[in-house]
Amino acid sequence: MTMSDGRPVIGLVGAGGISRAHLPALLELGSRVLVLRRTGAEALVAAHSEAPVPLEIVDSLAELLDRSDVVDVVTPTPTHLDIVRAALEAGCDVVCEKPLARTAADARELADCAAATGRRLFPAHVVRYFPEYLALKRAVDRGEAGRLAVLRFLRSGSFPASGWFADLEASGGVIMDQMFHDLDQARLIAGPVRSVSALRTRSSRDGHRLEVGHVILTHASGAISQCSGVWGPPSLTFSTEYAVTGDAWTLRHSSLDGGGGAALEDDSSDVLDPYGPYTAQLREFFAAMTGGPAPRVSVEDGVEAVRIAEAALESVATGAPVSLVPEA
Ligand SMILES: NC(=O)C1=CN([C@@H]2O[C@H](COP(=O)(O)OP(=O)(O)OC[C@H]3O[C@@H](n4cnc5c(N)ncnc54)[C@H](OP(=O)(O)O)[C@@H]3O)[C@@H](O)[C@H]2O)C=CC1
Ligand SMILES: O=C1CO[C@H](CO)[C@@H](O)[C@@H]1O
Repeated sequence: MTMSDGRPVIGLVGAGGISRAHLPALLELGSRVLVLRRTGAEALVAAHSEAPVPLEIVDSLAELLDRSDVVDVVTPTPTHLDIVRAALEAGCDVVCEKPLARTAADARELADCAAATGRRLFPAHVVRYFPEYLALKRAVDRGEAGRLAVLRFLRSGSFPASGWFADLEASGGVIMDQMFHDLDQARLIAGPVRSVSALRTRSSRDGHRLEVGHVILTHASGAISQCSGVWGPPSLTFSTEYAVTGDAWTLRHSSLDGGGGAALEDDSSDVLDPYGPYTAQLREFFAAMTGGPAPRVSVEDGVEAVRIAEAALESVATGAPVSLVPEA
């Protein structure tokens, strides 16, 4: 990185929904933030008129890549491949929203491109920074559940408004987009996945679409994970739940219980990060770029999570379980 004042110039590509969660941290971590001119860019910049560092809209991706040390890619999933590859080849380190790419082959290509260019690539798996999920990992690692047997995850919310999410080819639907977080959690908690079976239904009522996914993972350890996801009407409140059962105990959490939950008894300060999960993940990535410890999400985690989600989509299409060759 060629940095002024010890802090990088950051390029933000994408100015839609999730850019709003990234920008506060970028303004804290960068010496200047460049936003590519796209839908939402003017409003995003206007909302931060008191920014502590210069915040500027630029007209072309080429200019943004030329002037940035680090690029944060928060664009629709099928665009990640071309934008991330261009940023790496331009010599930038890159943060990329989940999923790293729409297909496992594309995710692999990006990991290989990062290695070939010698640049860092950080997949933003923000759920790993949410306190209830971090506390679950800690509790499992301490052995509180015992030997893991069944892991259940549920995630529900309204159908995302931005049009590309409804296009199954573009987003991969609820499984690749929303359930991705829990597929990643299941692998993080219970280890490598050996086979994937999945169902998906799509319907509509009163003009509102409903998309439902259910994925069963068998882990190399013998544990089984069930992940369920719902995209429903605008009135469906976002909620998450898990229940992780081992031969000693069940660790549970439901966002509908108003926080807390069995695993959240861990209140160590890095579990309850005061900056919130989006800022916590970006701080961790930026610290790693300047010689700090490796972040908790590796590029291989990014590739593997896409591989599992893609296997689930294949299982939906064929109606049969899909075996995964062991992770490298
Ligand atoms: N971790 C999390 O909690 C979340 C993660 N996500 C992930 O973040 C990504 C973005 O989602 P979201 O913000 O909701 O999407 P939106 O549709 O809200 O915003 C997309 C933005 O990207 C721009 N864009 C689209 N195509 C390109 C392109 N080829 N080059 C440059 N800019 C482009 C759009 O502008 P224009 O309209 O002009 O094309 C728009 O500004 C997805 O991968 C999604 O899965 C999303 C929500 C939450
Ligand atoms: O966590 C999230 C909230 O929902 C969005 C729409 O499904 C996802 O893209 C995102 O990853």
